[in-house]
Amino acid sequence: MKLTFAGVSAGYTEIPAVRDASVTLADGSFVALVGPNGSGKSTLLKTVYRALKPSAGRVLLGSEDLWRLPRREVARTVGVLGQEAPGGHDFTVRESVALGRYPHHGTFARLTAADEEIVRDCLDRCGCLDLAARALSTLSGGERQRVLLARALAQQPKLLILDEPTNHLDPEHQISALELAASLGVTVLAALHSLDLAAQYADTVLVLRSGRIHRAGPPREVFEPALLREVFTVDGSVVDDPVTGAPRVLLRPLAVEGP
Ligand SMILES: Nc1ncnc2c1ncn2[C@@H]1O[C@H](COP(=O)(O)OP(=O)(O)OP(=O)(O)O)[C@@H](O)[C@H]1O
Repeated sequence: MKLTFAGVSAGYTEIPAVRDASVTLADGSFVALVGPNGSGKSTLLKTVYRALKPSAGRVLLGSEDLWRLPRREVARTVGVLGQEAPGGHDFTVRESVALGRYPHHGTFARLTAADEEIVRDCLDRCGCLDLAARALSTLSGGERQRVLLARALAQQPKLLILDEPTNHLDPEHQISALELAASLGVTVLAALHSLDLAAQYADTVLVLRSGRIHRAGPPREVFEPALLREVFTVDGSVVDDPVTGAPRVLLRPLAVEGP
């Protein structure tokens, strides 16, 4: 599913946290949204999963204005791993993941055997099968994050929005979560703090700075030393992974310029 931001501004006060964002994400692309703390990543994502209405501009799902589409149609199309827990903390893991099926049926419909199989498969792919009967409130941060991903996958979305999908995960699960997202073949928009993971998995990187899209392009081009210094206040460079050939980002403390 193609996603377009057309002059989008959004925020919480009269001063927008995101200003005049315009970019198109091609169908099937994996786009990493990066930027310093407070640069507007979560705010931009919220305009896609309808948690925050743009104060100006439009968000287009394909060619349709996402904010004019029926809520259920958006829920069927857009899968979200946000910062909030799905359902309540009283839900079991299986019930939380099953919530991902309801946009396809309605909240009060019984899940079919096919739905139950999709839920089981998503639990399995996210390494959550052995957690299925546990209450969500009893999980560790990383376990909970894997359940959130399983629920987003259970929606079988055409567009997957991931807000910091790896921040609680151990190295194995950071890699498996992003491998899984990349393998779906759907459009992925993921806010990531790790520039290294962004470089490895994204075909396009969007750099947000002070609420504006500062740069967009392939990781090798975007993560040049000058940008790393200017936007992230670190020294760094892109190298080729000797095993996979993927771009990797090495970061170092900013060297202090001599007098
Ligand atoms: N609910 C809110 N009410 C008021 N201001 C908010 C709210 N949420 C975020 N902001 C402000 O909006 C700006 C952008 O925040 P946002 O959460 O989009 O940044 P971010 O790039 O996702 O940051 P981080 O990397 O720290 O998660 C920040 O200045 C933040 O303080």
